[in-house]
Amino acid sequence: MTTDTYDVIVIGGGPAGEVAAQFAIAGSDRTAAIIEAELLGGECSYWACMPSKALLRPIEVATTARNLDGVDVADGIDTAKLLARRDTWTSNYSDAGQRKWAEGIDIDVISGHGRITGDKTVVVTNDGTERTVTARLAVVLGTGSTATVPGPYADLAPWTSRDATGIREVPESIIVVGGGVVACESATWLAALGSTVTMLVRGKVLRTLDDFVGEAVIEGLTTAGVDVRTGVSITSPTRENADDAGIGVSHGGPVTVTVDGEPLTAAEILVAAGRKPAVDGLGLDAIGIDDPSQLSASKPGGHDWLYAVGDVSYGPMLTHWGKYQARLVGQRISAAAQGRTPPPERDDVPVPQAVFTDPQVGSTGLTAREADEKGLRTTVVTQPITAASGIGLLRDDATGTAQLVIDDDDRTLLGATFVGPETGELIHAATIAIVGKVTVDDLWHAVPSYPTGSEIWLRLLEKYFGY
Ligand SMILES: Cc1cc2nc3c(=O)[nH]c(=O)nc-3n(C[C@H](O)[C@H](O)[C@H](O)COP(=O)(O)OP(=O)(O)OC[C@H]3O[C@@H](n4cnc5c(N)ncnc54)[C@H](O)[C@@H]3O)c2cc1C
Ligand SMILES: NC(=O)c1ccc[n+]([C@@H]2O[C@H](COP(=O)([O-])OP(=O)(O)OC[C@H]3O[C@@H](n4cnc5c(N)ncnc54)[C@H](O)[C@@H]3O)[C@@H](O)[C@H]2O)c1
Repeated sequence: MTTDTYDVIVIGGGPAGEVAAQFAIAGSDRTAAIIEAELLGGECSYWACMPSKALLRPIEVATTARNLDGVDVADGIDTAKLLARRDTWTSNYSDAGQRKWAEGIDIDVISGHGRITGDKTVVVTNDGTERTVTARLAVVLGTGSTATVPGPYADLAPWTSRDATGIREVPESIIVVGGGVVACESATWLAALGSTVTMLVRGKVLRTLDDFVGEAVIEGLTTAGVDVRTGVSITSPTRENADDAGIGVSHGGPVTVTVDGEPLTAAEILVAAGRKPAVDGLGLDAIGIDDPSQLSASKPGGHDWLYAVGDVSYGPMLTHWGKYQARLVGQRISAAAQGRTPPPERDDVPVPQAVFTDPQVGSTGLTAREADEKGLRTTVVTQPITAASGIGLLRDDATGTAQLVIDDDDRTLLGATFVGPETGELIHAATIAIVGKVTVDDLWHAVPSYPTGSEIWLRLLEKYFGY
């Protein structure tokens, strides 16, 4: 029998929504339902993090092997096997496993599109039928985000990130518009799959990080055969027979754009121009929220029963960040239900990110530029990433830079950025140091094992202390 009232209703079953539901009812007899319009697990599981990293890891290993004396690699990438690996990691685009997980922890999954119609009230539409569900305690929005396709590209049926991660037919050539993470990571696997890739970036590559990061990633992409053009003006995109024929297949005839006055033609175009919170059709106006960016605040629109987690909350669009928000929201809901104070929260938590390009990028906390813009007194220490022999041992062509941003006043770490092989794995140590407010004087006594990549910490601290 279906229940139409739950303690907690979550709209959107991506990683953030799932975790919010889980934490809101954990260890209790409270009830929860997740309303999901597509596949439980969200963008991350089927069209974003999982497929992209499933594609990138074998490419990284093949490139590493080609650059390791003692290994003989004849063929690099097997396209069919690589795409099959992607399909395995996306569970062949089936959410049966995720639904089983939800069932196992007593969360109901309601298929359909959720729309708020009043206080704690949601109407779910599915195949023309409507069902009203109400929440006793809370409604959590976890509807994620959708790719932005700027006006000039809208009529071209361009590829977006779903096509890039869900690639089935490798275009002979492709124009990638954008210089963010989606553009850089997608260009990496598109080139490895044999496409001729031209990246058109109107500003800088990975512009939110310090400049040395984008410069290193451009060098890596160029080595991989990608033509990266920065600071360009892109106008007049046109395409014959534009037709969105499905995810990851050709969307029509050749595409031509004008780049700084010169025409450029390719078989396909990928628009990777950012993402926007998925608020359309969510019914926010029904509860007096005219400006959806209010979802970044606690008690959006003054409603103490309403929460937003993940990409829809107008914050960093990263799975781990959305899941962190969701754990906190779940704890808050749980505490309110039991009439107790929720565990303490913090507003100074650094946002880490790993970019799976070649070279990889790991960053957390403040960049040097951000610290400067905040007017903080800092010391910025850099070292070549290969100053740690453990990194040099990973591959013969290892290059990159490590940087710490240190607060001159309290001698704690404000931020760290590591560029180089497998640096995504190095960054959590920096996150721990920032969250723990560990001083550089204490870090000096954190001895890294020899010869691991973590010795980069020692090289940076030696430089800081003048050795
Ligand atoms: C190509 C790509 C690669 C990425 N790689 C990484 C990575 O490596 N690491 C990382 O941390 N982040 C990565 N991201 C970002 C990451 O995918 C998002 O931050 C994450 O998916 C956000 O999770 P979410 O739960 O907020 O939303 P989503 O994962 O977008 O899920 C939202 C869910 O809500 C559903 N929904 C929306 N509206 C409604 C409605 N009205 N009713 C019912 N259901 C609804 C959707 O169908 C969807 O299932 C990547 C993004 C892209 C595009
Ligand atoms: N490894 C990871 O953690 C990972 C991987 C992929 C995506 N993500 C997340 O997904 C989100 C979306 O990524 P993204 O790369 O799409 O967005 P982004 O905002 O990082 O980059 C967008 C890029 O498009 C360009 N752009 C915007 N409008 C344009 C226009 N009209 N014409 C030409 N260029 C234009 C911008 O200058 C920028 O270079 C980000 O928040 C990112 O962190 C994370």
